[in-house]
Amino acid sequence: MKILFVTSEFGDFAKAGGLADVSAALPRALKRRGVDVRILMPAYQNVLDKITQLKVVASLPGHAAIEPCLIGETETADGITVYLILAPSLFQRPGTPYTTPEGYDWGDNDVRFARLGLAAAEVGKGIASIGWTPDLVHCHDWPSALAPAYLAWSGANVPSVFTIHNLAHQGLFGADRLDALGIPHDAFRTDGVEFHGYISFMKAGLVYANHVTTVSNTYAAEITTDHLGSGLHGVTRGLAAEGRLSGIVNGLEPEWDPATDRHLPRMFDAASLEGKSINTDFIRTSLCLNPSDGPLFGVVSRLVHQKGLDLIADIAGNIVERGGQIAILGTGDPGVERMLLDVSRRYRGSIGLVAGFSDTMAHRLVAASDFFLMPSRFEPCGLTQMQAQRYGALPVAHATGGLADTIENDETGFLFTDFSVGGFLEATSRAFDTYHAPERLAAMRRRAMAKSFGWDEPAKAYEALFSRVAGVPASKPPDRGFSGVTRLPQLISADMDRKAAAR
Ligand SMILES: Nc1ncnc2c1ncn2[C@@H]1O[C@H](COP(=O)(O)OP(=O)(O)O[C@H]2O[C@H](CO)[C@@H](O)[C@H](O)[C@H]2O)[C@@H](O)[C@H]1O
Repeated sequence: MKILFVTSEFGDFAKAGGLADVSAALPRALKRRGVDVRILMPAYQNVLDKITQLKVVASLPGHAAIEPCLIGETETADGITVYLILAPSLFQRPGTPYTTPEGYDWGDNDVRFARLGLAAAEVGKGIASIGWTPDLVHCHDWPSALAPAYLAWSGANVPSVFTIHNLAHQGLFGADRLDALGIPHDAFRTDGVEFHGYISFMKAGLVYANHVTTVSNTYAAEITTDHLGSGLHGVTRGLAAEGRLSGIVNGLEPEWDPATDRHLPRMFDAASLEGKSINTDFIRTSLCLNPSDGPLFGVVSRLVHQKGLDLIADIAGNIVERGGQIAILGTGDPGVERMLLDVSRRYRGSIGLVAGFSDTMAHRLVAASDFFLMPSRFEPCGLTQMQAQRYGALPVAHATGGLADTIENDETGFLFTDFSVGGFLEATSRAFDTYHAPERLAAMRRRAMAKSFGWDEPAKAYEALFSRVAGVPASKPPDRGFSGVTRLPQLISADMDRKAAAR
């Protein structure tokens, strides 16, 4: 089976958040199963800085205001083929994939990511000079969401799957951009790309892909509700009713193993937890925290509203009063960063903030933590709570999305259902009680650290889905049909499968 994996982030080359981790791990897990997965992404300046060889394999024409581009081919050290969209005026810039170095969205993000979607559609249909035609195009989040739409508008019958990593970011642009993006005017309607008078890239992915997945079972259900549907709940409900929406929980990369983690001052495993406390001491010293016998609560997060970090600021005083400390690593919204900086100044010696992000520091902080705070307002899947459990840092988390699906309450972490200061305090209180009951703490840690969280099961579920949507046999027949894929109450009927595959 041949899959074109279309993404705006790929961990090896360009990372802004969790999408980059998934884009690095899932294609590799699929490749291990014998799937020929190739990645398509923009050639940002920092991608070109990282690669050593590049062969130009195709030249694509422009369309409307979307300029022509070249397609370059490179390969990662472990043999993953990556097609890069070479459009210097769109992508060779400083900053993140989406923003200027100062954190403002690029003003031409519509054309930049329309270029990604259009290139995906063209490579998806097959380009003679590339000599490879995928069976299915797999797109991720709004930046690649126009690909299924451009495929449909060109009349091509190439199957596609669209994966939502975060429905809250939708890629909304003014209706006056229709012509510039080459969107047919008759597609600007409520059952097309129109969203309250705007063009919605996200909606294009939902409407035109054959099947839509998201990254946990609970989030797949939550996005059909008024509360978490981000205004698109009508569309997601329709998808669910047609059996075209399902959840596949993300996995965790094998590098997240405390027994072999070279980032750590001291490696450890469930049988030798003394090593963990050396990591705790190391982080206390690095963040200028006072020596303490109390629990260390860790936070590794993009500092954005979604993550509910305001609840951490609200209960910080209580944690400190009870003898706890908090170590925070993250960067993002300047307002959230200032709020946490203020808290760390108020409780100097007990709360430490590293404003920034590095992989090494992330591994060290997770390894150091006794507990891990994740009061996310919503969380499509979340990766850090899986990392935390693997490292014996028990998550204290809001029971939403993937957090509800990957943490067992009072077994491998502490969940709270009521998103409020009271709810969060009650769960942290259970964490404190457990900290003071060493046998119970050790048992919970052992259970958390024994969880597998690998990518094999999710990859198997994606492969089974691709196989069904594209009508191509899986490289190995799946053992148990759709293992790992939750079907929403409206079960996918064979008839609907055929209709979806024919779209
Ligand atoms: N400031 C920062 N800068 C760069 N990297 C940082 C960072 N802070 C944390 N990270 C790293 O990025 C990853 C974060 O992944 P998450 O899944 O928690 O969140 P994110 O919201 O980005 O992703 C979205 O997509 C993923 C993948 O599907 C879903 O799990 C998640 O719920 C959804 O919100 C971790 O590997 C973490 O170490």
